[in-house]
Amino acid sequence: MSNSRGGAMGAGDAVVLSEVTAGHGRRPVLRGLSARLPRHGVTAIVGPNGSGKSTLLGVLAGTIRPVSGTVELGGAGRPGYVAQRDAVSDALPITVRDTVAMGRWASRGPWRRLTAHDWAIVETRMAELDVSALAARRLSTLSGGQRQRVLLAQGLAQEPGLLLLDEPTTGLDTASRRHIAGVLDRESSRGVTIVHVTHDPAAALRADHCLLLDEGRLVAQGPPGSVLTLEEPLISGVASGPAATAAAELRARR
Ligand SMILES: Nc1ncnc2c1ncn2[C@@H]1O[C@H](COP(=O)(O)OP(=O)(O)OP(=O)(O)O)[C@@H](O)[C@H]1O
Repeated sequence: MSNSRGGAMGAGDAVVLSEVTAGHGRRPVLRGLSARLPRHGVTAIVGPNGSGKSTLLGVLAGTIRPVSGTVELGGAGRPGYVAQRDAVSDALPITVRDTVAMGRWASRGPWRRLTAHDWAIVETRMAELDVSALAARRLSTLSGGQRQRVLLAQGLAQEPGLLLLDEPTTGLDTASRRHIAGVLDRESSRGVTIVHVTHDPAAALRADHCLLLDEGRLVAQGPPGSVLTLEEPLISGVASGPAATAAAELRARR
């Protein structure tokens, strides 16, 4: 486990962040954050509410521009981004198929007609996420779990080398969580770099690498088993035990 200080990008890196300060408007959320995300496997981003996890995902997606510092992306091309399902408006009068097809706009541009190849990808991704039967339904009529699968199908329709997901399984039942975990495992084994924000310790433990944020700073990164022992005292505020001591030391060092 280490506190990365950034540095040159290596062959095993998907992303290298060096001293990144970024936020919303003038208010910085991430402060001098340096981290490395491995190219192979799954990275989980964990930390208390408001610690800056979604903001970090926005920086990786390119929707939030850092005030200072650098973000280097490896050769994975434009990242695919799957927002929290609550972040998608209910008011959009579009169908499931059109929602997934929006994933192809990233490579075609919104004004070009989609090709037969694009539509084949849309149908394949809907089938993989088991939403083909919902294709003609409006997004606003779906349950939370159905909507989450549609948004994941949209992210995968982009065929990204780097897939960013904000709490993809929050609020879902066990079957839906397993389904999504299985899809992500398969994409990872196909070589896609997966980065997801999660509050689910089981999902974080299944990852290959873990970043722990607190108050906009990187507290630790490394194997999930080690990193997660530091998360609990940060969340509960319980000041006892070795993990709490380690967390307190890390806080004091900043
Ligand atoms: N669009 C926004 N405009 C202004 N401030 C924002 C915006 N989005 C988030 N923030 C603020 O930035 C800080 C970090 O929020 P962020 O959503 O990145 O945290 P998080 O770790 O993902 O939290 P959670 O676990 O609750 O989802 C919070 O103080 C939040 O209020």
